[in-house]
Amino acid sequence: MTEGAVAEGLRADQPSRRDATGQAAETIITMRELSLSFRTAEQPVHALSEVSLDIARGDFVSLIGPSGCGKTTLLRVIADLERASAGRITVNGLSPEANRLARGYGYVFQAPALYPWRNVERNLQLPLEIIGLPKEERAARARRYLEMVGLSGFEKKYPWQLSGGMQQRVSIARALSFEPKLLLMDEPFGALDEITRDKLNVELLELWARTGKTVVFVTHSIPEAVFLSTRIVVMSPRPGRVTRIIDCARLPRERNLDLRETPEFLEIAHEVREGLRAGHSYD
Ligand SMILES: Nc1ncnc2c1ncn2[C@@H]1O[C@H](COP(=O)(O)OP(=O)(O)OP(=O)(O)O)[C@@H](O)[C@H]1O
Repeated sequence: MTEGAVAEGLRADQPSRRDATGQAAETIITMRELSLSFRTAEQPVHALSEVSLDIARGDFVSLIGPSGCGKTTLLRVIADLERASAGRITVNGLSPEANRLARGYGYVFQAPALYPWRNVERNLQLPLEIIGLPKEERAARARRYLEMVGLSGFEKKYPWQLSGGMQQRVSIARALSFEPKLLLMDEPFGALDEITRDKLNVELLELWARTGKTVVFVTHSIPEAVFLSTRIVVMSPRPGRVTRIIDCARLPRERNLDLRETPEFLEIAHEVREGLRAGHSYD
């Protein structure tokens, strides 16, 4: 990548984003020169280096980069599960800690992390119990969000009675049940077979369109990133830096799997691949 292209990709004051109605969308995550080093018994591990990024309301942003480049770490910084060593970040206009305490996000992990001794609805209700929601409200939310992920009728099943894809749908419903504006998803479909993954990609896009959530999504898969995203953030090998931000506005907002055969899709996939390659040349 040329220096100019790098500078363009890294520009922090990216042009204002537009929502589906063409209005300038509000920025809900702002990061400026975020760096993070993990202290270890040996050398410190420099996981992130000077990451600057704005994410607008309603965006679907994928973080893509080689294994160990800091994608999960960046997601965890947004979630206040890690603290940056330097730089600034606000989420929903708050510090990550204040946003976490205000339950400002839902988090979906790579593994569904369901309790085997609780049935589906009781798994979904557990965090709602912890935050003290009344029983009727918990039941209503469990019903609403299980329906949203296509699992009505499975309330009484136990996790081991469900396929991997269904378990992951339960964990998405659980993240939604807090009713956050922001959904953080760490390779939620990475462990699933390709057919199930395709299906869940389509379902996730429908859910995103219906709910207007802002999504930050970690993936290793170029086709998955292109299919889902409004923007793709390409990261370099460790320490993770943003090497390119690719806008997917060329693709329609309503998407089906046939899109993957179109020249526009293949062109963006090529740009992502080039971005990943350029990141490596920094080593
Ligand atoms: N708690 C920790 N202590 C020390 N090093 C850590 C810690 N957490 C992560 N790391 C290191 O920081 C780097 C970034 O890790 P991270 O999990 O964010 O990468 P990633 O891009 O999400 O990787 P993958 O795609 O393989 O999941 C890695 O080298 C990892 O080993």
